[in-house]
Amino acid sequence: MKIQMLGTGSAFAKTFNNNNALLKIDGLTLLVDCGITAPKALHELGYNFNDLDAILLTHMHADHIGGLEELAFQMKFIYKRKPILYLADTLVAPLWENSLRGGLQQEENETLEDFFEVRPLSEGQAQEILPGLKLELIATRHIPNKPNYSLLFNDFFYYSGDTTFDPDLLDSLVNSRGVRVIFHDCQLHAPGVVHTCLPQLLTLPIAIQQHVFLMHYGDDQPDFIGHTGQMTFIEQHRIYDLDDLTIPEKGL
Ligand SMILES: Nc1ccn([C@@H]2O[C@H](COP(=O)(O)O)[C@@H](O)[C@H]2O)c(=O)n1
Ligand SMILES: [Zn+2]
Ligand SMILES: [Zn+2]
Repeated sequence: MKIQMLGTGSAFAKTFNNNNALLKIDGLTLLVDCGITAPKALHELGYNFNDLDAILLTHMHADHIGGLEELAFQMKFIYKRKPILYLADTLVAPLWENSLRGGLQQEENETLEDFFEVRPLSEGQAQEILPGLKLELIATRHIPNKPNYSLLFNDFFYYSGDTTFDPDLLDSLVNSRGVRVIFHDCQLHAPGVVHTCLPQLLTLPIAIQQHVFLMHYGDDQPDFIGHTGQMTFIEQHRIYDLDDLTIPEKGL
C-alpha cells in the first residue's frame, strides 16, 4: 500500500496544498479528502478525476471537501459515471444540505445520490472499501458538535482527520492494536484548540513518536525541520510505501 499526499498544508497554508491524499493499493486509487486545492493538485500530478476508484471524507471543512463540486460536475458531464463516495453516515445529510446542494442542485429533486454512489460507513465497524483495503472509522474530536473521523487502514496505518490531541488513543493504537504508521495533523504553534499542536505531540513517549509522521502544517514548516523530536514531516507529492516505511532513528 502506498500513499502520496496531494498536499500537506493547513487550512490557511499557501505554499502547501490542502491536506488530501491518494492511497494506492493493487492498482486502485482512493482519494482521501477533496479540498479546494485537490482538483489542481491532481491535475499537476497528471491525474484526472476519472483515475479515482473511490473518494473518502473525514469531515466538513473546505480544505477537506471544497473540491467536491468540481469533481461531481466533471464526473457527471465529462466522464459520465458516478464516483464511489465513502463517508460516515453522520456526514451524508450535512454534506448535501449544508455544502454541496447550493452548487450542484440544478433540478429540484436532485440529491447527493444523483452525483455519487454514496456508501455510508458506521464508526467502529471495519469494512473492506476496496479489494485488499480495510477501513475502520474512529470518531475523533475536532470542532464541538461537528462529527469528524480518523481512519485506520488494514489495522496498521492510522491517518488522523483534523483532531485535538488524544495521547490515550495514540497509545492504544500503537501498544494495543499494533499500529505501525501514524500520519497525524500537526499545527506547528500552540495552543492546539481544534487541532493537535507540535508541542503536544512532543510530549508523546519516544516509542510512539517513532511511528508518527506529521502533516496538515503551516507555511512556516521549514523553520521546524529538525525540531520534531523523533517525528518526521511528510512531504507532499512524495510517494511513501506504507508496508515498508522506515521508522527513522534520530539523535535526541
Ligand atoms: N487561528 C485559528 C484558525 C482557524 N481555526 C479553526 O480551524 C478550522 C479550519 O481549519 P481546518 O484545518 O480544521 O479545516 C475552523 O474551525 C477554524 O475556526 C482556529 O481554531 N484557529
Ligand atoms: Zn483541515
Ligand atoms: Zn477541519
